[in-house]
Amino acid sequence: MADRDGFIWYDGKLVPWRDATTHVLTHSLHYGLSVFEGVRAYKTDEGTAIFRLKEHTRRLFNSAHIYQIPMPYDQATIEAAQCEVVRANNLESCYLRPLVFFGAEKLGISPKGAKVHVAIAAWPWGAYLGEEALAQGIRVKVSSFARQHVNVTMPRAKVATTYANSIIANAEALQDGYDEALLLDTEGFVAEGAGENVFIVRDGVLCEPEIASALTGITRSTIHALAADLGIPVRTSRLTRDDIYIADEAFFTGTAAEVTPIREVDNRKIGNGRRGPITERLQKAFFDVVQGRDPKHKDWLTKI
Ligand SMILES: Cc1[nH+]cc(COP(=O)(O)O)c(CN[C@@H](CCC(=O)O)C(=O)O)c1O
Repeated sequence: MADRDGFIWYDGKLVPWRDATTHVLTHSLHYGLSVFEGVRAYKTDEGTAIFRLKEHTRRLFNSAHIYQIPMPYDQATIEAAQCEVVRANNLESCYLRPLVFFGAEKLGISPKGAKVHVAIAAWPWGAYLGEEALAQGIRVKVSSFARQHVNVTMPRAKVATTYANSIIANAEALQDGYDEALLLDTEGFVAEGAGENVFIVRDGVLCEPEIASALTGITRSTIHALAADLGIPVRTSRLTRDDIYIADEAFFTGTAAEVTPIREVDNRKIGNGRRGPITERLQKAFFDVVQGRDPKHKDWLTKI
């Protein structure tokens, strides 16, 4: 990722990609406290547009607020910077990664005295779990690792420390021949994927787990709105792993994962073991929105 042409927005200005570096004694590198976002820009008939830019930027600021990281810029500046970095790299569609971190000015648990840096990179990133997965669905394993308790990492924050948990859960799933991990919370109820929220369909109703220990996904809230548009009822409740096993359909949502059907969990076929009809309707509605074909949700698109 480090050796490529292009530009990265770094502490207020565009710098050549290879020059966007930091010292090995960077505080966030040692202690894991940085906050970040995953955002996508899509090609539309009216040009490239960033999907739900305001919501993602607000969540970035919320994450910093929760972890008492003083932001050196305001939201408008960071929103404009995301548009600028897409333009500067001449990207028609891409994935953006805003990152806020403590620098190398000091080490020790307290970051007090370390400078807060902000970087925003953008690069082309296709289907997160593979193009085929979007149609065929993926195989998922319930992780032996639990999602952190809500008083361990703050679930409303997209904070780097959450992702050591995601990394070992995802690694375990891949090593065991699956495509992604599904994590339960500390009480054993379904939380979310390693990098996604999860939905199931049961008797025509779209069901999701209570969001408590999971990230409040923006794609998740998009699916809620699209389900309402399509007249699909939505129910939020505690879900057990075997609720997933006996579901008619299941899918992951996320900025990177978009809407990825789940065909199997723990070697149990979900429904007919393929992308279900309601999943397909929601997936199509999602791509219509992000690619600018749905006039009802144009407000979610920010032209760059
Ligand atoms: C743990 C987790 N839960 C839910 C979501 C879905 O949130 P949203 O993107 O707002 O719908 C994501 C996004 N995962 C990001 C990280 C992917 C990566 O590998 O890095 C993403 O999808 O960009 C998570 O990381």
